[in-house]
Amino acid sequence: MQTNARDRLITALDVPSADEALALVDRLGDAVSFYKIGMELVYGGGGLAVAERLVKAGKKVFLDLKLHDIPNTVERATAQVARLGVHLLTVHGYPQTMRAAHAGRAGTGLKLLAVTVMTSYDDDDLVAAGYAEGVGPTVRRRADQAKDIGIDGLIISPHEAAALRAALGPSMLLVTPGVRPAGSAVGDQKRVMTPGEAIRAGADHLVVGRPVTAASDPRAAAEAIVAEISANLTA
Ligand SMILES: O=c1ccn([C@@H]2O[C@H](COP(=O)(O)O)[C@@H](O)[C@H]2O)c(=O)[nH]1
Repeated sequence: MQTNARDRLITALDVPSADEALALVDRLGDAVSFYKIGMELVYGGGGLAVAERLVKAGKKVFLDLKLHDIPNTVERATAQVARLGVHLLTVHGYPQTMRAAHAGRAGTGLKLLAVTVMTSYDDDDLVAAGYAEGVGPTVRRRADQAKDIGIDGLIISPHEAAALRAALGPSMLLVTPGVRPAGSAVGDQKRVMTPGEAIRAGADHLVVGRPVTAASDPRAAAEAIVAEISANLTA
């Protein structure tokens, strides 16, 4: 996976329409090379067409659909996503789901990311959802299972990045939402770090939405994050 500073920032295009997405992409220009398209834009209408358009324009695209269903449905849906030519797709980090997605993308260039524990969750949220182990052990269990199945990467918070990098080695892609430049509103995220901290912890890609998309100058906000990434990359 590409590792220059600009390609390490994945900007979440969390807007409700294709028109707004394309206007934002236009505004961001060459400051952003990698976009994430998620549920809001897909369900709002036009998200998949925007994804294909961005791919044709030479941008990298991460489709954040967080697939989770019976194996037959996940396998067939993953095969359809692979036809779009996007680079990354999320599935939930359950073994049955990950195995099905792995089969569905066979023979394609699509890379799969397993969602371990959402970055809006802390230990109490996991207990409330019926998982008593807490964030650290749950992330680790799902990460190990993902690696065994042949999944390419993980959605984790920056807090888990250093331990997982040490445990899983350099080839597992570590992609971290829950990134906030110093002074930015944390909002509904619970396990957050700054861009520099996340990079130093070993993240390959940082997913950033509102700190860019809600900024008065989104391009300047993206450029500042890329500069912070660059300053924290080791040679
Ligand atoms: O655990 C997860 C998985 C996905 N996300 C997605 O990342 C972005 C983060 O947006 P911000 O505005 O920077 O909070 C958003 O699209 C989420 O759906 C995540 O945050 N955590």
